[in-house]
Amino acid sequence: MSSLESKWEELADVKAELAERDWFMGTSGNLAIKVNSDPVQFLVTASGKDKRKRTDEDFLLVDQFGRPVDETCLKPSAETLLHVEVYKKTDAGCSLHVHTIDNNVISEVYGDRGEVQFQGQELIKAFNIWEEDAVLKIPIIPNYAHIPTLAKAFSEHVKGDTGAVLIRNHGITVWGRNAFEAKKILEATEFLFRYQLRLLEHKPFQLFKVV
Ligand SMILES: CSC[C@@H](O)[C@@H](O)C(=O)COP(=O)(O)O
Ligand SMILES: [Zn+2]
Repeated sequence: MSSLESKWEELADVKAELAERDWFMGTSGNLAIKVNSDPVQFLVTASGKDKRKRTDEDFLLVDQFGRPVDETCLKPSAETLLHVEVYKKTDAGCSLHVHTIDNNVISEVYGDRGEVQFQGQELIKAFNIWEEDAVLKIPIIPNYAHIPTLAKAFSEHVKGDTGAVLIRNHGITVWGRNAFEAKKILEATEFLFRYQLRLLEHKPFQLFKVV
């Protein structure tokens, strides 16, 4: 199996797992996996597809600018430029974007602060943060309709090989050194968001707690 084929299968498996969680409502979401580093080439989901289906036209190979490498009638994801920023600025191998109710509500509740913080939660360790009092900060950026503007705002928070950025009332984009790590971070953030929303039902004053 070529490297391209094995990366295709890896991304298709991640897509199937996220689909099982129902994280691709209304054709939302896009996924990418790096195939080559120099020059950067990555597989990205084709735009507008039902990402719950597994087909031969789910992904296409794009270059470091997000342009299709081969002639194709498929269109790269509308949000390909965000994935471009990840591979341009880091050594990440996989980036994932999903819209969920929980990540949208969290992004709205904490949007004016520009970030949501978590402390004292075991799952922070998914981000490789091991100190007991450490604070995990997830930035929240405005949902600019102009994708290059959105990508620029996103890029300001792309600083390491793993990370997560919320887009207000839109969704989350995460990345990791490989597909396993990106998925781990995505699952951990969704856990933290759901936990926080549940906590606010019982302890509404937690919203105003400054970590
Ligand atoms: C159909 S609403 C979602 C889109 O606007 C977009 O945010 C999204 O996540 C999927 O776009 P796509 O171009 O299929 O990658
Ligand atoms: Zn989206």
